[in-house]
Amino acid sequence: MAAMVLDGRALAREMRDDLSLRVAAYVAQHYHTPTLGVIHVYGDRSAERYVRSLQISCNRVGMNFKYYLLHHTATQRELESAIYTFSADPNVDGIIIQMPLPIKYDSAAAVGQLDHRKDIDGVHPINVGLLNQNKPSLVPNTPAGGMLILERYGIELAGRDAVVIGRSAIVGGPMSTMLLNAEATVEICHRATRNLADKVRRADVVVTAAGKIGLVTGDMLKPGATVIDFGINVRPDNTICGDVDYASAFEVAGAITPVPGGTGPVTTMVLLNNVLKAAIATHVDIDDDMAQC
Ligand SMILES: Nc1nc(=O)c2c([nH]1)NC[C@@H]1CN(c3ccc(C(=O)N[C@@H](CCC(=O)O)C(=O)O)cc3)C=[N+]21
Repeated sequence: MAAMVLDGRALAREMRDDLSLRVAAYVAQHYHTPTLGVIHVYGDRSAERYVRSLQISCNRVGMNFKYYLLHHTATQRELESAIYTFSADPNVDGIIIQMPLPIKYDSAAAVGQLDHRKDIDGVHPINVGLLNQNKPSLVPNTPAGGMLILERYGIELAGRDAVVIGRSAIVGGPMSTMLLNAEATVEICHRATRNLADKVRRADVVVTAAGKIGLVTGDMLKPGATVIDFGINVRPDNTICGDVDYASAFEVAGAITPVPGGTGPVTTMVLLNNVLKAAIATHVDIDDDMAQC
């Protein structure tokens, strides 16, 4: 039996058309163009590729893009000063710090310097806390995109057993919280987990966010399981693949996100939607009708 393909590209396209209209309406009303600020410590190949695609996506929906590139020799202080610059800039509405930061940086300290109203990655302690209280404000875009895909395809979560592999601050951690908020029973696996295959085999919903090619194979899945693959791995030949061995998983799963064309494109649209949301929150009265978005 073949799985249903959870088409992220189609969902992202709809989101982009809708967002473009709302951005145009916002610009016409406020004479300000919603602007994304990206802070990037040079080093990671996949992040570099992502920054380029973000710039293109911003322009397509009518937003501005500002880029702060730091050399890998930059100090923590220099990184935090870049974060401060964007936080204090009234023209920048939403900020992301490209993750993962090289290990020499204290990323929690860096994230703490963000203006939480511009924290469109939902990583500032205030936004993490609100999500944990099931009062989400700005939410991490990658897991929020995964949840939108699940919703769009009508996949039930309440009472289901979910396994999340990975516990990063921008993907695995918040995805576990969102699944829990949706009343799934959540098991979080990570690099110290033993018998991963046994845990995956029991799950109705399997989420991978580990950045490891071939981490989950079809024989590890419960037949009919839903698979959400957040892995975006760049192979040596520059092609992209997820954490899940798609060919074997496709034969066993009930539904699966492909890579590319699954969670990635939706991630970008949630991110840009968060930029508009942040722009509205800072430039518009709360009772304005655009605050609905
Ligand atoms: N603070 C922070 N927030 C992030 O959200 C973040 C980050 N740091 N660091 C880097 C990763 C990477 N990431 C991707 C999102 C979408 C695609 C995407 O749309 N990929 C296309 C393929 C694009 C291609 O072929 O190059 C797809 O999956 O179909 C890729 C990569 C977000 N990241």
